[in-house]
Amino acid sequence: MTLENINFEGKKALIRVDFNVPLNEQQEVTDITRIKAAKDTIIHVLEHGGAVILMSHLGRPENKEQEFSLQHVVSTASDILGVEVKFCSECTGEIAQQAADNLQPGEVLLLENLRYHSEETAGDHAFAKALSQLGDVYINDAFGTAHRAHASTAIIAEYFEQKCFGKLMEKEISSLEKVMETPERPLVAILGGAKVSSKITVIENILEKVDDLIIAGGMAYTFIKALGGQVGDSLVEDDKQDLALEILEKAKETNTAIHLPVDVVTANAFSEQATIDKAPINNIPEGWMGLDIGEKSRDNFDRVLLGAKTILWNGPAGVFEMEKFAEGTKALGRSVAKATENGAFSLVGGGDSVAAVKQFGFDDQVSYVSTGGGAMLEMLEGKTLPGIAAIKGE
Ligand SMILES: Nc1ncnc2c1ncn2[C@@H]1O[C@H](COP(=O)(O)OP(=O)(O)O)[C@@H](O)[C@H]1O
Ligand SMILES: O=C(OP(=O)(O)O)[C@H](O)COP(=O)(O)O
Repeated sequence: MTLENINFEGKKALIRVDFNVPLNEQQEVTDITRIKAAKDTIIHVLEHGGAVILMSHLGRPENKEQEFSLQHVVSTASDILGVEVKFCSECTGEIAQQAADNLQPGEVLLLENLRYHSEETAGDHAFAKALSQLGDVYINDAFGTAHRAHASTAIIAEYFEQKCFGKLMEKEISSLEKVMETPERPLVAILGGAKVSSKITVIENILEKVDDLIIAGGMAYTFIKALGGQVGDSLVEDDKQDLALEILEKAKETNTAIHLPVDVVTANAFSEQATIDKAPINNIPEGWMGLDIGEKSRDNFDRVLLGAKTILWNGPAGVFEMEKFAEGTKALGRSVAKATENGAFSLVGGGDSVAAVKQFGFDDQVSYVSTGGGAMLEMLEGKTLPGIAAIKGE
């Protein structure tokens, strides 16, 4: 199931990568980690006489919005790979087939965002089959998306005799499996960010595995509102409030300490130009939203982290992309770095989390940086990820 066992001479390798990278308002790539991480696999195929067809998603488009076009990563990918990356405006159909057919050994083609087609996330078999017709060999190197049972990450493997993991997948799986099996305790997980509905369900399952859980970023407000707090216009998933309460109850049974922020930096708009203020997290006025954790919360989390022996961090503590709301994430980074210096093993994962630790210079002060956030958390649950199971034929 490794690249070494496949002869790529004259073959077209269809590689699922995770090029879901952060972009700024000008649609420029602001963190290249995930593209660099895919380089070894791509170069391996090219150096062994093959051609490469890359497929990925970018963001969560609903209606083929141009801001989610993979065209935006073409020039960055070309620079990183040192090879011109050709772009195809479709990922299936005649145009894509023709582009794939014309590809010569040593060439790289990137297909348009797979999620422009709802069949991708639906795990549609016909769509997976259509994708499979573009290449001779299937490689899954998209660790960041390995927890999704989508057409290009899982279903597609059925249509290939020759399939394997890429080098990034191999590295991530072996590094994370080692830590997840017998983590030194206390094990502290930090969960922040904005993907509330998809990650809140993970919390329920990791409670048995972790000793402390810090809930920060946009993830906290659903819990605070469920507890009766006033969160103003902060990010909340109303239909997840019951689940939030169930999680808090279950945490008592599993003896997991849940740490929520107590204070926040508030803003009157989701904007760098917003007026900012401070508030207790359960008393945010209407028209205001919490966009970062406050100083007391930073101190509380610091104390928890300094007692940890293993730390798993996914999701920033605030909207770190805007300077006004970056201090909480910086403080968390400082605490994790300090704990690591004191002997804890620390893992940071997720597209935006990695961008944050790199931006603030903590990436070489943590033990391991993973390209996957949700994927890393689901490995902690003890699950076999669909993207991994598909290659193994499980
Ligand atoms: N309080 C908040 N309100 C809204 N968005 C937030 C808040 N805190 C953090 N975020 C946003 O969460 C995003 C990252 O979330 P997520 O995708 O879950 O993380 P990762 O990519 O590391 O897995 C960032 O773009 C950040 O701006
Ligand atoms: O960025 C990703 O996950 P992450 O935010 O958990 O790191 C992956 O590209 C998966 O994206 P998705 O959560 O929209 O399926």
